[in-house]
Amino acid sequence: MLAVRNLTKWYPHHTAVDDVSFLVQEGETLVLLGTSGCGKTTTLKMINRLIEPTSGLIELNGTDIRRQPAHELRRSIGYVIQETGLFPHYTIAQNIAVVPQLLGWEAVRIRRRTDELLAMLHLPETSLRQYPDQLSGGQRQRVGLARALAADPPVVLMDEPLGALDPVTRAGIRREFRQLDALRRKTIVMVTHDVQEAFELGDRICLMDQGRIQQIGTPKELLLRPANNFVRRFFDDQRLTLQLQTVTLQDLLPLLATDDTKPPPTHLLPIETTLADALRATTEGPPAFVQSANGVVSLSGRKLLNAFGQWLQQPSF
Ligand SMILES: Nc1ncnc2c1ncn2[C@@H]1O[C@H](COP(=O)(O)OP(=O)(O)OP(=O)(O)O)[C@@H](O)[C@H]1O
Repeated sequence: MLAVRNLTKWYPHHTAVDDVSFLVQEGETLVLLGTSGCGKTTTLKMINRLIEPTSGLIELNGTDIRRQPAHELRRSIGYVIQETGLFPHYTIAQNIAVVPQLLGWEAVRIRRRTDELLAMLHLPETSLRQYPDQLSGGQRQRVGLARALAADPPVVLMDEPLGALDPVTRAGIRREFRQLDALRRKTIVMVTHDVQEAFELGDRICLMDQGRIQQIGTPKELLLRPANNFVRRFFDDQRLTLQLQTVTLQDLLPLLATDDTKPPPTHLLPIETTLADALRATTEGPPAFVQSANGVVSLSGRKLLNAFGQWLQQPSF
């Protein structure tokens, strides 16, 4: 577990991070979200000691991170940044091998791990002999992630990892990242200013403004129970899209009538399907259903939107 306690960073005439505290559990992704200059990157860089805090404490599995030399700490924490930080004069294979080599791994082990990472991140074998500028932006970003994961660190920090990519590539890689088992097991702190990205990748979001945490919670909590006006306004532009991505069939189930039909099991949508995905399923595929405690519910766009309308009227909302 990663514990950040009362972290503060002062620069002359300016407080970049102001009394920030949070916990990140093993296997959890916490997204630091906020407008430019709110202190996200400074917070992240204090976790791997690229920046030293003015005050406060960071503990990794109960141990103060300052008890270890900074360069050793950094070998146990993966770090992915926007411009990938790949060494331009190293081949892709050499770039991926940087940390394993520092850790003294044998060549055979490095090779085996590199092959695993290539397969996992859908990178061609031929890329190993290429240099970063010979790859596409999306491929470079995958190599950046491969390098961060090479020595299988328990903690990974990501600073705008997809920031340099176009929106389509970005959405595709985001989907891939979400499905990677290797990432699901990691404790991840990710910086972004992209609300969509935060909602898709974050188990919890820490929304910051002017160095301070405005709210920390699940995407649903921030959207539906904003702690203050700043949080409410922050999501205003994209509120409907975010609601469609956040509300699940489970939320709507009490508002959907069951029917007598028995669907083939292949057409059953999991209960945690988001409203956006369920709507897509009703327009693109064969008739879709969901199982409730009382029976089976057939889904149509109109039925889903009606239930959503009622759900928004609920007092708890
Ligand atoms: N070395 C420094 N000296 C003085 N002020 C700094 C320094 N580094 C950062 N700051 C200031 O601290 C504040 C927080 O910076 P930080 O880079 O953490 O913001 P951010 O939320 O990551 O922004 P962005 O999304 O634009 O990268 C900003 O106002 C920035 O100007």
